[in-house]
Amino acid sequence: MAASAAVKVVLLDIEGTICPISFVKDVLFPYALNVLPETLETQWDDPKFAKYRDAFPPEHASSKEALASHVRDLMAKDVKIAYLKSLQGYLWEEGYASGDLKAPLFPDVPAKLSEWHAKGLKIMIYSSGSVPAQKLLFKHTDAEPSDFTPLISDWFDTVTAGLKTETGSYEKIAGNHPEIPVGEWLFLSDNVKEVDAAISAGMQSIVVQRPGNAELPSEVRSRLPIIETFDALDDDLGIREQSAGPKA
Ligand SMILES: CSCCC(=O)C(=O)COP(=O)(O)O
Ligand SMILES: [Mg+2]
Repeated sequence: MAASAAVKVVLLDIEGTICPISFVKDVLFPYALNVLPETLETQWDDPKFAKYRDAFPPEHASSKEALASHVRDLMAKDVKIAYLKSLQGYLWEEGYASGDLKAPLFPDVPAKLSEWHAKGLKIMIYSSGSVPAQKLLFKHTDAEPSDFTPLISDWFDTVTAGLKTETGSYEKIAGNHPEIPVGEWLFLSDNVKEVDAAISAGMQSIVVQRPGNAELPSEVRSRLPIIETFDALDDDLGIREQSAGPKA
């Protein structure tokens, strides 16, 4: 296999890659649902809330009850639609500000972010969570110091880049930084369809299999590189010799 180009950008997924899926499903989602009724009661006509409300299809934004019911339904199904993701980010703001919400990073993540940044690599984020929600999460982590936003060069979500399972989204992201050839990007994600899309766009990409993630089908193990921790990456951001799977 031909050697991969040196990596200049590490593009990171969030849920299931840098923090557990359970933080999103069992902490962030319930928090949003918990503060939703009071937010609807007290802020329905407040311009700072109305912009999130009005982004929903009119039939779901016609009343507080209709909106609450639709939001509950979408979250139960984990629908990653932009207007829900924007509202979630807004509902989490106070939780992060008060300290009730802190993002638990996998243990290898804080040191790797600092190491990559110190080496001059660019770190960028691409998540289905809205860019404001991404920034909240990286600003309020359980690490010490907790704020990683100064290490992040750029942020992408489904509004700015498109769906994460589509090749064109990765082409668009790389096109935002034309000074860096697409082959020098490394995308790390727990989602195989996202990894396939990034590879189709010409990026290097590795599946990240973390505790709490769904088991990977065996066909994935035979065709894609997989790591369980960022510590499995060598200085060139290929996979260290002892780790299983083909090199990225
Ligand atoms: C950054 S907001 C919290 C995570 C979230 O809502 C989400 O949908 C994460 O999806 P990802 O694309 O990071 O797997
Ligand atoms: Mg993910």
